This record gives sequence, structure tokens and C-alpha cells, in this order.
Amino acid sequence: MSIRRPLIAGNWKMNGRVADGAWAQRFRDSLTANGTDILVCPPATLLHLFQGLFAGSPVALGAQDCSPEPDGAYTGDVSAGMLKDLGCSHVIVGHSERRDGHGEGDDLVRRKAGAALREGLTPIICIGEQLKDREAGIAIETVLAQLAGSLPEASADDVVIAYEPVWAIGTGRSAGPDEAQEMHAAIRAAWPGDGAGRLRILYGGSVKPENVAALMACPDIDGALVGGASLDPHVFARLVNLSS
Ligand SMILES: O=C(CO)COP(=O)(O)O
Repeated sequence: MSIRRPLIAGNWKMNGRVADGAWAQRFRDSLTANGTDILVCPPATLLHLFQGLFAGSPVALGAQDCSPEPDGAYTGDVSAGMLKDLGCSHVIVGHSERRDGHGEGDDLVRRKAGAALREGLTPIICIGEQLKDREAGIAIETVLAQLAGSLPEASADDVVIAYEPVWAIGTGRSAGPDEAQEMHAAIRAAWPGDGAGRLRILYGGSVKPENVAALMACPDIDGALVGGASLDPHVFARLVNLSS
């Protein structure tokens, strides 16, 4: 069991319509009181709607990506300041679906995280190895190299790290608690400077109500970044309720 306050974050990815606003009330109605921080990251198109729906609730709002630049002539991009304006407290950066699908590298991820920090947002910096890296026995060094390249200068209180092994995302094949714990401990040990004990490290990749408790029982797993299982309000609430 982690000594840090748990954080469960839902990443809706490119899913959701305005008509899904009813999700918020169903989710809130299914939550039981507990000591877990809760974050929902809908697509950018729904942030304004969900800002209103989560007002006065324990559910925080996050975005799935941001520009590394401040406002300006960047067609199609969304700045960290715009996300702050919509009530976001967090933003995911460096998700593997952006690294692999959009060619984003560590340097860009670090600049995005820096832009988030400058606006007072908490970046959730995603790192994780491919299956070929794990099979080659270089999972830990691969992930620690990503961490070193993706991390802006920051206090451990101001960022969240999400370890998401690419082979576990959307596959139904979660890392086992021992595999995940080993990586989380390595990430914490590699944290530069002091404050490593305060750093929150989330696990992501096929987290479900059925496996969340075993993952959360690990000392260095402080929460989860949840994709598919966050789309159903009752399933996600059950997962949150089981996390602390
Ligand atoms: O990518 C993820 C969260 O960011 C994990 O997705 P799944 O939970 O659908 O495997």
C-alpha cells in the first residue's frame, strides 16, 4: 500500500459526445466516499461541458494533451493556458498514442510538460516500453531513459508520472503487480533531487475493477491511468471505490 494519496485518472481518449454529459451524474451517484483523488480527462471538445458538470464535486478535470507553446499562431493546437481557463488541473503529456501515432519524442514531451507547469497545471508525464524492449530485457533502462528525457525541471509535488507499458494498453493484458512494482520502484529511485517519496506514479494499461486492488497494494503504485474502463460510469466508479 502506498503512503501517498491515491490518484485514479480516467483517459477517455478520442471518445465521447455532448450527449454523454449524463455520464457525470451517473458516476457521481455511484461513488462512495473514500480517500482517493479522482480525475477525468475527456476529449478537448467536452472540457467546457464537464467543467460545469463536475463543479462542486470531488472530481477534477484534466486534458489529454497540450501545446508546448503559449497562445499564438499554432493552428489546431490547444495551449496549457486555454486548458487552465476551462478549469483543468492536470494534463496528460507523452501518451504512447501520441508518441507512436504522432511522432512525439522526449524533447517535445518535456516542453509540453514545462508549458503545463508554467500555467500551474500538473502534467501527467507518460512513459512506457514496447513489448520488444521487455522481451529484450531492456524495459527498465528504456523507461528510465524516457523519464530523463521527458522530465522538465520540477518538484516531485508538481508532476505525476504514469508508467504505461505499451503492450498492456487496450490489450486486456495488464502488467502483473510484481512487474509494475519493479518498474515503479526503479522510476522512484531515478527521480532527480529530493522529494522522490512524494512523487505520485500511476500505472496504466488494462486496469479494471478486477485488478485495481492488487496493483494498488504495491508500495510504489500510487494510482492508475485508466482508458477503456473509464468510459462506463458505473465501472469507473467501482474501480475508484476499490482503489483505497
Ligand atoms: O492508455 C491507457 C490510459 O492512458 C490505458 O488504456 P486501457 O486502460 O484501455 O488499456
